[in-house]
Amino acid sequence: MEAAELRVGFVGAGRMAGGVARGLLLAGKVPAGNILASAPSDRNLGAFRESGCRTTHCNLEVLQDSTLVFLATKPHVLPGVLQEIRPAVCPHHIIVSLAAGVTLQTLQRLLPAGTKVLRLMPNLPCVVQAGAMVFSRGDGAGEQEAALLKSLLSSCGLCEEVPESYINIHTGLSGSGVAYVYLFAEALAEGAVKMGMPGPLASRIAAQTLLGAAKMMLETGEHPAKLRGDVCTPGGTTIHALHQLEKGALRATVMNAVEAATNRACDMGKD
Ligand SMILES: NC(=O)C1=CN([C@@H]2O[C@H](COP(=O)(O)OP(=O)(O)OC[C@H]3O[C@@H](n4cnc5c(N)ncnc54)[C@H](O)[C@@H]3O)[C@@H](O)[C@H]2O)C=CC1
Ligand SMILES: O=C(O)[C@@H]1CCC=N1
Repeated sequence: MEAAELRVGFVGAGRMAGGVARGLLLAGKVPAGNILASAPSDRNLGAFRESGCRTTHCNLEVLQDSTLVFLATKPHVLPGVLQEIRPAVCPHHIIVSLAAGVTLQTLQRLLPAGTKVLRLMPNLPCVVQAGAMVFSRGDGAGEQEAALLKSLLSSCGLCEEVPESYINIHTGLSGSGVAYVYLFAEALAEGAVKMGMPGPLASRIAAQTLLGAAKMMLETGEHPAKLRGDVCTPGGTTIHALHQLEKGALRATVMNAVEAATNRACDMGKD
């Protein structure tokens, strides 16, 4: 099916649904008129309407209108939503869950047998088409559905198909990882404020520093330890700062954070 003919639905219209929809629209992958989003209240629907998308308070209407349906509610709400939409799910639907922790086994158990279902873990920078996403297919979804999802979501950033066992790890690394990076950015900027730089300038420079460092890592393909070494002049400023970070156990703390978020995603998936 041509993406331009595809009708795309969102059940749940919050930050992540908005991010994915924005990526699709910016890339011209799906016309705004082909997108329908549902939520119980108007709180989040305004942003969809402003982009030219259609909105409703009725989840079943999304199923009736769309072929590709993103389930973008919070994980604890999802079982109730699946129970509600189940009677309207047909063989032509492609159902994509964004919910952290919710396994393909649970999705398949709560949907009609044979449903084409995929489990996606995105991250918030989809909003600016710089997301990092991984997905896995359920038993009813084939190469065609995987290719369609990958092609559509490539407009939102990096998108890879992975074994399902990687999805909770990706949640700890990247889905949640965005928040760790913001914490680091905030700390960088506050350090500069402490030393006398105005806050707004320090924030802009912190963000550009993260962007530049990430771009070099992606474009050179070098290990971050090599790139870090390139910044260190013997006896210079950087090695004095890195010594402080090592004393604060930055690396172990970040590894613990990834582990904690991954374990939490696993716990959230237990029925
Ligand atoms: N925010 C993030 O950075 C990421 C979120 N996710 C996942 O995306 C999903 C959505 O998260 P957010 O967008 O952050 O949440 P959000 O709270 O911004 O959006 C949730 C949306 O679901 C709607 N909703 C609530 N009950 C509903 C119901 N019964 N039927 C239909 N819609 C209903 C809300 O009105 C809201 O529009 C979650 O499952 C989360 O695990 C995944 C990766 C990153
Ligand atoms: O905090 C959460 O549970 C969600 C999943 C990844 C990012 N936000």
